[in-house]
Amino acid sequence: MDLALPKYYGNVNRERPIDYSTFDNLRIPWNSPSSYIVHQKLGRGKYSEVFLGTHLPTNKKVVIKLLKPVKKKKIFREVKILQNIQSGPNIISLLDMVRDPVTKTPALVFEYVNNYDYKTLFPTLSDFEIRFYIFEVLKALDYCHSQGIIHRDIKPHNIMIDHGLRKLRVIDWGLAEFYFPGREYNVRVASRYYKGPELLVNDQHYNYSLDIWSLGAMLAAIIFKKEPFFHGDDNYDQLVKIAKIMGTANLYEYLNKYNIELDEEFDDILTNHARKKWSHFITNQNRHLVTEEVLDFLDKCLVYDHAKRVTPKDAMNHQYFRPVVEMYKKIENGGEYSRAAPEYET
Ligand SMILES: Brc1nc2nc[nH]c2c(Br)c1Br
Repeated sequence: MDLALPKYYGNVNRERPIDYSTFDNLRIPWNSPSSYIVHQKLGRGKYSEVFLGTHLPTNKKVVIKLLKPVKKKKIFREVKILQNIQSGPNIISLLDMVRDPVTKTPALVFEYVNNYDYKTLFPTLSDFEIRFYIFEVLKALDYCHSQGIIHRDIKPHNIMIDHGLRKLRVIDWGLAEFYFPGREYNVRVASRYYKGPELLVNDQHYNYSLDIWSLGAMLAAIIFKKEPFFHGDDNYDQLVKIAKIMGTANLYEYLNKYNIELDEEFDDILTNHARKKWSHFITNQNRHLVTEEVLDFLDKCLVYDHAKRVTPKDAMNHQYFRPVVEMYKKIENGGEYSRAAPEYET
């Protein structure tokens, strides 16, 4: 039983009134969908279909997420969590909740983001732009964790980026959950390539740090131009692919620390591997993105033992993000017109 509390925010949900984290009898004032028209489909997931829409009274573009028939509890959880974190940085805005009077199909209406597909955008990003966008995701993660919530599905598809506006939003809080110390969580969350080792070895005592593994897996794919970075064929092979890169020594150290027994399915496929050096993945196409700082940061995210991973709050103070922090300081002091010390006539 993993009794260690996460470094930050372990008790936020217990320090709040119980209704902050309860949602089973949430009363949702469903509005009529009549003020929206639906245009083309933007995406489809296991639990929803997403369309571009127009809010007629304002003629503004919106995104309409039609929820596939799932347990009401899951819809209530997503809505409750979205409502709890609405004021946070880079959190997608929930504008409305509508339900078709005939089909009773519920839909969530979100702010529109002119998203640049990551498969095309990411390979074009400069070193600074990658640091900038990862920093923006860290802001959203530190915020949701500070509100007692784990996202549990961090991956490129859930990071909307309007590159023209340098605007980033974390979307799809449908798998997000409230964190309570000692609680056992479902390991069937996140998307395969971004699943933390804790999910793959069935360690149900995980916490906020799951999101940092997923972010690390995403960052490794971006800087090494290898998408996905850990490319498993199934949930067992996913751990094998991680072990082939991270080595097996630290995996067994993690398993022993928490007394986790591997599923017998691993007996024949999980053989011993030495940890690969990051230099193994450097090519002429990605060399300019692979700096000592990013490798040091990756080493702090991609740790088998979730208790040892860097937190989003501490990550934002990492050397790798120094240029981003400096940029924000310049903007705070009035941007390029910053009032530097007045040049006295010499
Ligand atoms: Br929410 C949301 N979900 C989406 N799925 C595909 N594109 C999407 C956009 Br843009 C937003 Br905003």
